[in-house]
Amino acid sequence: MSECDPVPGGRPGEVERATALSGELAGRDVHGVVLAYVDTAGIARVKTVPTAKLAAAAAWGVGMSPVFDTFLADDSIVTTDVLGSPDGDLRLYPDLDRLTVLAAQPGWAWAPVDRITQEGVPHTACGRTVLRRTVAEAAERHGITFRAAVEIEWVVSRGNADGDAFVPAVSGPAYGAARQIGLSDCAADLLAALAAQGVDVEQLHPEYAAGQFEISVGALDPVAAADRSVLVRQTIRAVARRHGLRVSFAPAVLGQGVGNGGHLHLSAWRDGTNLHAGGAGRYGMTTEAESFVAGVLGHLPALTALTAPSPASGLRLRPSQWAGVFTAWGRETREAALRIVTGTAGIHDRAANLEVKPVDLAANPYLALASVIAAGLDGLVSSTPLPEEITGDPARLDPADAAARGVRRLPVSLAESVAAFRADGVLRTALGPVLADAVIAVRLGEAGVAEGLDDDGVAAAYRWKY
Ligand SMILES: NC(=O)CC[C@H](N)C(=O)O
Repeated sequence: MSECDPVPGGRPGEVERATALSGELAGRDVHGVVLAYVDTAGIARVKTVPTAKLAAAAAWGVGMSPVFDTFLADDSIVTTDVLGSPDGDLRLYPDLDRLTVLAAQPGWAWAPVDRITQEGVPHTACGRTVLRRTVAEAAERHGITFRAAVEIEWVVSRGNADGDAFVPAVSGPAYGAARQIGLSDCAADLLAALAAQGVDVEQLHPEYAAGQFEISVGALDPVAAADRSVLVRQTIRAVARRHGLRVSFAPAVLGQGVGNGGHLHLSAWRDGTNLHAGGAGRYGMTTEAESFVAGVLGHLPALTALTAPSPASGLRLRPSQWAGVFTAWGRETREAALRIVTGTAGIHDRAANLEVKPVDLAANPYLALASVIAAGLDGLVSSTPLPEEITGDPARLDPADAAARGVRRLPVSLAESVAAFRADGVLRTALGPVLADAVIAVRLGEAGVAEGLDDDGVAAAYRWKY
């Protein structure tokens, strides 16, 4: 075999394509390619190769230890029966369809990777593979496809702040013009960089908390949406750095106050038709969409093990902060965990979707989307009935009324979300036993790291990890 014949982990034709692409990249003064994936703790980890080695990476992959599957956010390591050992190696295979020249990192391109064993078999704990499999099974077994988007919230801190302090880079009221003006140049550079990278931005605005901003982007198929959320965060961080600013996507950077969410938007489609619009159910949902929403609702406590996975997630998941901490749904209700978005009259058929709010950016976006889809499909195939909607803030419901309606507070600790996840066969099956065990070990590991810390201590411990 020549050096560039593909091994089983590669895709046919990829080597020739990578060779052509590396020539193009070199012509654009791109010297290196960032190969990125997200670990169980939600940290984006990377390797890089010189542009000239892209074809070799497409043929053979690039080595990386599987031990990162059980890394914690502070880089300490926990173990499961299968994972956490210093032995073994995996190969990172770049997805050339997603190769992107990084506008805010001159000289660099970026690609998400699939993790494959040296024998050419998908790695059991590869989150991107799990999401791709979940989506493929939904199409094959149920004829359902999805469109998804991940909202991104972050705070901008002065880069020269003392030590690890968070010092908001801009001040002024929530959603205020003063904040937009304060970040004007950086935000304009961000929009330019994302446009150059082919990311269609819907909105960028100053959010509620000090120094906080939010960006929303167009919907894509779920794997592409998860890739995009990783790319957008890489870009936000790189643009901010060029302006001498520091950013954090951590669920909470302070012990008190509104946190950073990573809400998921998801719609299920059949034969090119959005199941969330034009149906006979509530707000135009079809019966299938109602059951899909009911499925997500029923699995929410266990889902938080995937969607709100950090001790810092608990600082964000508090009532009356728009984080959606009650098992309830409502139309455009910002305090319910599930918000039915219908879109403006005239575009219901395209815009209607389900927003899942108890999700933050410590979540691995591949695992969060895979598990939410698995939960929704469970509802859909079981024709689970969707209960009554709520209006207003569920925190204000009389406790007996809340209990009668099945409105419960989501887990307030990782121990509780892990207990719910352990008991949830649907989610554990979607992830597979090896990855499910890694999730449990990593969550309990993080809980151990945070043990004994007060809220400010937890916020400080995770402030600059995400
Ligand atoms: N605009 C919003 O919905 C705010 C969301 C909120 N910051 C959260 O943590 O989820």
